[in-house]
Amino acid sequence: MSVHIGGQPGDIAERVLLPGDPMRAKWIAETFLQDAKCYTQVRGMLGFTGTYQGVPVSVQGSGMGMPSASIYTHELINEYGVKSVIRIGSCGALAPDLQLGDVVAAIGSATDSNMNRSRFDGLIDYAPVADFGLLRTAVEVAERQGTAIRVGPILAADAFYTDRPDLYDALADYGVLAVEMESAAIYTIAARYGAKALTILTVSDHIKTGAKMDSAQREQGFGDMVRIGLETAITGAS
Ligand SMILES: O=P(O)(O)O[C@H]1O[C@H](CO)[C@@H](O)[C@H]1O
Ligand SMILES: O=c1cc[nH]c(=O)[nH]1
Repeated sequence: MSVHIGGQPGDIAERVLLPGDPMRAKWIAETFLQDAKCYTQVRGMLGFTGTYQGVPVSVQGSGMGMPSASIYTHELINEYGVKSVIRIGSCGALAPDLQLGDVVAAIGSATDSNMNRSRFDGLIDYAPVADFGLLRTAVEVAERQGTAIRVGPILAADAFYTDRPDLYDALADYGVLAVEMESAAIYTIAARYGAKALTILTVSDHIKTGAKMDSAQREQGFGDMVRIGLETAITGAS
C-alpha cells in the first residue's frame, strides 16, 4: 500500500475514474461496475475496482483541491502503475449559455494555483492539457450515447468561494467555460509521469445565475458523465 491508498499492488486497474467525492466513487462502483471491491478506505477516501463491459476499471475518490488530487494522482501512477486517469467532477459554469446538468470536457486548464509556478521556479506558465486521444474518444463516445458535450478550457481554482468574481468574468470573456478545483494538477502530474489524463465535468452550479444542485445530485446525479467516462476509459485508454 502507498501512504494514502490502502490497496495492494495489482488491486488497482490501469484505467481509473477520479471523482473528487468518495461517496460518488462508491455510487459509481455500486451502480456501474460488476464485481466491484473496495481496496481502500484510508482517510475515508474510498477506492473500488470492478469491471465495465468485462474490462477492469477502478474508481478512486481524490478529495477537494489540487493538493489532495495531486497525492492520489501521484500515488496511482507511480505506485500502482495506473496508465490513465479520467476525472469525473462537478463544476461551476462561467459561460452564460451552460445550464445545470450540461457536460463539459476540459481541453486545457488555467489555474490560480501556485503548484505549477513553483514547479517551474516562477519562470514558465506551464499549460496543463488533456490527453488528445482520451479527449477525442470522449467526444465520440458522447456523440454515440446522445449526450451533448462541450469541449473547451476551464479554470482550476484553489478557492471554491472566490473574492474575485471579476476575474471569473474576465476568464469567461476569454472562452473559459467553467471552474473546478483539480484538473490542472491532474493534467500536470499525468504528463510528468507519462500517463494520460482527461477531465469531464457536469455543471452543478452557475456562477452568474446562482443556480445550484444539492449535495445528493452532486453525489448520484451524474450518470450521463459517468457513462461517457467509463466508455472512454475502456476504449481510449489503452
Ligand atoms: O465534484 P468534485 O469532483 O469534488 O469537484 C468539484 O467539487 C468540489 C467543490 O464542491 C471540488 O472538488 C470541485 O472541483
Ligand atoms: O462552483 C463550483 C462548482 C463545483 N466546483 C467548483 O469548484 N466550483
